[in-house]
Parts: sequence; structure tokens; C-alpha cells
Amino acid sequence: MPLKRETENWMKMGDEAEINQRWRLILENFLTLEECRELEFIHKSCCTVGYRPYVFSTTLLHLVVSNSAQLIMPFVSIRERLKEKAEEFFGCEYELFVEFTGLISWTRGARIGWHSDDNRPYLKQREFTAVCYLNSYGVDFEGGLFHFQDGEPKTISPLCGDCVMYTADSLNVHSVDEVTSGERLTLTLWFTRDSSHDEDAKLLSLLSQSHLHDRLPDSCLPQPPSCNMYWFSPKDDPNFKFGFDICWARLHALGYGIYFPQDHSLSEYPDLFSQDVQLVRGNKIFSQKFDSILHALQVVQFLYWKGKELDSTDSKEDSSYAEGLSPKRNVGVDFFKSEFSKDDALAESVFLYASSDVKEKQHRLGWAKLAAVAEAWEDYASNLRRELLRSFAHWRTSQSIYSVPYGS
Ligand SMILES: O=C(O)CCC(=O)C(=O)O
Ligand SMILES: [Fe+2]
Repeated sequence: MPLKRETENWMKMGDEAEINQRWRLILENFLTLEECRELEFIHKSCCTVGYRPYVFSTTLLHLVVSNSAQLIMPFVSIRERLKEKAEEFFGCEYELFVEFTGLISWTRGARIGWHSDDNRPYLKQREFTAVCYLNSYGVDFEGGLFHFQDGEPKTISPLCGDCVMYTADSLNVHSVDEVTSGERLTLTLWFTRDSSHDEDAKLLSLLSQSHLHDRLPDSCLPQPPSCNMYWFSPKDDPNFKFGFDICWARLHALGYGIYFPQDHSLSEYPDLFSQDVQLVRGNKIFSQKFDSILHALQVVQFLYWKGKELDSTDSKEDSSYAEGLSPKRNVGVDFFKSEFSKDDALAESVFLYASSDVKEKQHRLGWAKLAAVAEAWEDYASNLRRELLRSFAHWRTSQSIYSVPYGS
């Protein structure tokens, strides 16, 4: 029987069931395509290594501590809608707190066996789970099907925009098949009744300590707390000897290399991570300097997200935005690459999804376009930062994070 029919049948049974028998809900098209794409942009420009092998995550707390607090704004209304839906469906209006919000991606090799989401003593506060799929099985990745051990539906094929909610206890033992290619991306939330695990309180406390009021737009430049969080290694590797830097690998998958123009005595990975950087593609180097590799990555991912919509600047002006790569700099590019990647094949097997197609599109966009996108990214980030500042004044008073209507 096709999954959709099963879901509808199950939903009907659910509607007739007693409130205390309500334990899972599937919401088709809960998020719009645009919401999914914005969250994808955030994840692909900010994610760090995750909690399991071949898993990458972007938490709201991480966005705040890496000076990208404005990027929590696109989550605010989605979080609110999900909490309302969970309270309504599970019959606990005004009782829930969000315990955790994160973007989580699984790449080739990631899987999870049968488990319930509260299955550790330190996870007992978790009552309900919401998983929103931000991309689609069979299109963006292979493998990664979700299964419930008992009851209907048995299997869920992730589809961009759909959401599954379930109780975090043993009524909903579930698993996810190994991802065999591509990158499977979700927005995952856990809800709790225990106010001591309220994510809002933690976020508000961090926001109060952060430099929210610094001058715009410089204040929007990402500042990573530590490069350790961006180093992917298949083994325990305190010295960055195996594996690769995630930011480098994502740029590499889109066809870019990196060059550091400053004093070359700072030539080791941990130091380079926060230095000014230039982007390289083919035999050209982009003249503009970025504040760090994270900044460069945010702009490139913005190009990937918004490039098509932005007015096309005439590509014949490209020569004023990029110059030829001299042999000396070319040596530098190779050297920096060897600091950021100890295993190109591994980096490619993790992130080189649909790559040739993406790379070709980027090439056609040209350097003038990238310059325009760097400015558009700055406008995007500053607007969100203003919105955050306006909202924060209200959040502080109510000690909760919510969509503040205009005019309040
Ligand atoms: O991504 C999913 O479909 C579920 C992931 C999961 O089970 C978990 O993170 O606990
Ligand atoms: Fe789970």
C-alpha cells in the first residue's frame, strides 16, 4: 500500500482515538520550500561535527556563540508553530518548553538503530520529538528511510517540508537506515515539560552576554569559538592529522579553493582558521578578502541559495573582480589545501553530492555575481540582526523566544 494512504488511514484512526492514545502524527508540507532552503543555507554555512560519526549539526546555541545569532531568526516562527502543534495534538496546551533545536545532517555511513529518544538517564526530560525533513529521499540522498518498530506508519520516506511528531518514550521505538549517498537534512526539536531544560532560557542568557549591540554590519561576521568543532576526523585526532575541515570541504565540493594573503608565519591550520582569506576557482583568485573561511563559506552558500534570484551583474566585468593566479600563489593554494584536508577522498565522499552540476552552475555565475552576492549576504545578515535586536527587547521581558509582531 502506498505510504500516503497508510498515513491517511492512520490519521483517521488517530482522530477517533482517546487523547492518551495519541502518540504520533505526520504533517505533510508543514514547512514551505523556501523555509527548507533557508535552513539548508544556514546548515551548510554553519554546521559543526555532530554527535555521531558522519553526522553534522547546527544548534541555536552554536549560532549564538559563533557570532551568527541573527541566524536564529528564521527558526523562531517555525519553532513556535511546532510547539503549538505538539501541544494541541498531545493535549498539553501551554505546558511545553523547547528542550533542543538543531539542524542535523547525515552523510554516507550515518545510521541509527532501534531506540527511543528518551533512552538515557540524562534524556528523561524529553517528552515529544518533532523531525522536519528539509530535503528528499531519492533526490538529495539515498538510504536514510525512517522506521517505527510497531504500528503505522511503518516506514517514512523523508520528503522536503514534511514533519513527523511522536512521543519520545518506548511507544515510539524507531530507527534510520544507513545513508548511502548525498546529505540527509532535518530540523529536529525535542519538547519537555521540565522548565529547567528550557532552551529559551539558555539562549537568552547567552544572547545577553554576546555582542549584539556592536556596530552593524561588521557585527554579523561569524567568529568560530574553536576550529576543533569544524574538524572532521574518523578517529580521535587532537592534532588535525587525519580527516578535513568541514568549511574547506564544503567550498571544495562547490569548486572553490582558498588562499591566505597575510603573513605566512601563521601557516598552520588552527591559526589559519580565523585569518582573512581569498577564494580561488580554476586559475583565478577573487580580489575581495573575507574575514575568515566561515565568512567566505556563508557568502558562497548564499550564492547557492539566492544566486538565481539576484539581479545578474554583467559577467564581462569579471576581470575587475578577479585576477590570474600567479605560480607563486598557486603553490600557496596547494599548501593551504594540505593544511585543511588530510584526506581529499574522504572529504569528497562525505560532501560531493550532485557536485558537477552544482559546480557548473557556480562557474556560470561568475565573479561579478559573487561580489554582488557578498553585498546581498551583508544586507540579509544586517536585516536579521536588526530584527533580532527588536525582538530581544521583548524576549528579555517575557523570558521566552517568540515571533514579536510589528508595532509591539
Ligand atoms: O532524522 C530522523 O528521521 C530521526 C533521527 C533520530 O531518530 C534521532 O536523532 O534520534
Ligand atoms: Fe530518534
